[in-house]
Amino acid sequence: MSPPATPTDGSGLALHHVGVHFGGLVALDDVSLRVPPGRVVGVIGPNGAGKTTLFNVVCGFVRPSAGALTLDGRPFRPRPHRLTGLGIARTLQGVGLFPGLTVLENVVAGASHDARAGFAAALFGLPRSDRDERRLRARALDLLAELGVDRHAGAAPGTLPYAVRKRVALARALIARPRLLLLDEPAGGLGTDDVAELAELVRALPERDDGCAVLLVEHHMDLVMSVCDDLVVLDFGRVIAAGPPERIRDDPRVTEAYLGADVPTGTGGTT
Ligand SMILES: Nc1ncnc2c1ncn2[C@@H]1O[C@H](COP(=O)(O)OP(=O)(O)OP(=O)(O)O)[C@@H](O)[C@H]1O
Repeated sequence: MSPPATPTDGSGLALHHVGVHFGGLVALDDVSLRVPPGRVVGVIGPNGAGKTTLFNVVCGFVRPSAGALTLDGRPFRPRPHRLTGLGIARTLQGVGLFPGLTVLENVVAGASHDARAGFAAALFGLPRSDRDERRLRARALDLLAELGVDRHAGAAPGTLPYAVRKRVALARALIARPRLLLLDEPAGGLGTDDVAELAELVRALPERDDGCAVLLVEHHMDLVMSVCDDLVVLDFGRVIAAGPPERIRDDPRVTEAYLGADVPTGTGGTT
């Protein structure tokens, strides 16, 4: 299925002329980009280009010193603890699972905002809370199965290989049925085969029943080139190129920014 054409109605997430200063250091300068519904948008750039800062702006960890964000055309001031309620989920570098919970419990925990039972119902153990719990556990198991790791549902995360834990973290993000998924270096620490499988999973995200858009901040060129509909290239905090991967691949400004690193055709390496 081909991706939908980029809408022009302001839907999805947009950054408008965003700037971030850390004291005298300009980490982001006049950065604008859009993540329309159903698209996978990648942000790449050499070390120190501003990728993590951009991710942190969208998550609400860093407040921009200039510019604005919008969600479906409306002003959007991200706060980390309110993202899920707005239909935005994220995975962070590493995995960040709760070590004291099983895999299944970790995934259920990702849906905390979604339980229909109110606080009082949960507190007093009313039946509706049980129904919610069963519903969430069933959905968590479905997601683990979809990601090929359901046999680990009862395991403690610390006993599992890193690639499996990454999938569990992805399931935990997806259980809230986000319309936008933020992925921070999902390929970090994975081997070549795991990255290829991850690429298939990411590529399929917009096409699922609960399909979501994806903003992907990533070093791994093979992954971004194979999964993204659009790329935004940062260098010294500025957007130096933006467009579909095939255009970015041939853009001399991008090659120059990477100082001759094997950017476009790397065979599984990272920058
Ligand atoms: N909290 C901070 N305080 C001061 N400077 C910061 C802070 N966070 C980032 N920076 C600086 O902002 C610039 C952009 O950093 P950022 O981590 O966003 O880049 P990056 O593209 O993610 O780099 P990498 O690929 O190495 O992770 C760098 O010069 C960095 O040193």
